[in-house]
Amino acid sequence: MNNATVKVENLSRRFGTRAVLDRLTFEIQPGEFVALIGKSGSGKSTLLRALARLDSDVAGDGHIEVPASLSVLFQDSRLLPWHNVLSNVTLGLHDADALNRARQALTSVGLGGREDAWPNSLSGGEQQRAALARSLVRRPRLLLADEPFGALDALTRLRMQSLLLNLVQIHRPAVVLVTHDVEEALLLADRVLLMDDGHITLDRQIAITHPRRKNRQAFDDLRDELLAALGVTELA
Ligand SMILES: Nc1ncnc2c1ncn2[C@@H]1O[C@H](COP(=O)(O)OP(=O)(O)OP(=O)(O)O)[C@@H](O)[C@H]1O
Repeated sequence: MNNATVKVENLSRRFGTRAVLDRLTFEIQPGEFVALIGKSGSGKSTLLRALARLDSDVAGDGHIEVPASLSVLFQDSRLLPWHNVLSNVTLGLHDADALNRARQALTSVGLGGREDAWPNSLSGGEQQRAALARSLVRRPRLLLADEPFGALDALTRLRMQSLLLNLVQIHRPAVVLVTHDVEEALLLADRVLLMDDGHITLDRQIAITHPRRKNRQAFDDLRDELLAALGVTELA
């Protein structure tokens, strides 16, 4: 039996006459971490929005199956400023255990003790950590993330990447991470999909064991392969 977490078949999305997604077909397995890379305008965010069911206009004879339990992380945290951190994390949850889980999730992202803080008193990195806690407390089978660390400084970004990887290894959702950053994709993902003009032009398993390190042969070879596929040749 096929128990894929995500099934996409023949998915197209047009804006006017232009097909931004063009008959995409792929599956994502339970617990698989997929990075979606591609040039600006290649359709990554459009695909993520379709998977998140935020776009009802994907159509034609296309078909998408995603689990009901999915969470979405964006580049900005989208915390509600009039709720404190804890209440942002528990928002919409009604089960008896939600408060406990939220406190645990906040501790696991390093925000234990900050439950009563207001979002605008947190740094950008802290806000993203709260957003990550809010996503994971729902125990999603699918985590969709669109450049979640894109607005963070380099050091915070590294910390967030390792936090995300640790948490994902514990909770094991399937993940789709849209990123511009080939190295981020290679540090985190089991599989990289490369989009070009609405098509998936490369579907690459990344078999390097964790913890992964830049400047190791296997890592650098894959980075060069992906950069070449993106049409980037490195500066000498
Ligand atoms: N609502 C819309 N109306 C018209 N065109 C759109 C709309 N949303 C996206 N597009 C177009 O679809 C194409 C793909 O956009 P998308 O945001 O998916 O690209 P992307 O790969 O995520 O790009 P980036 O890396 O720059 O974020 C772009 O050319 C964009 O202009």
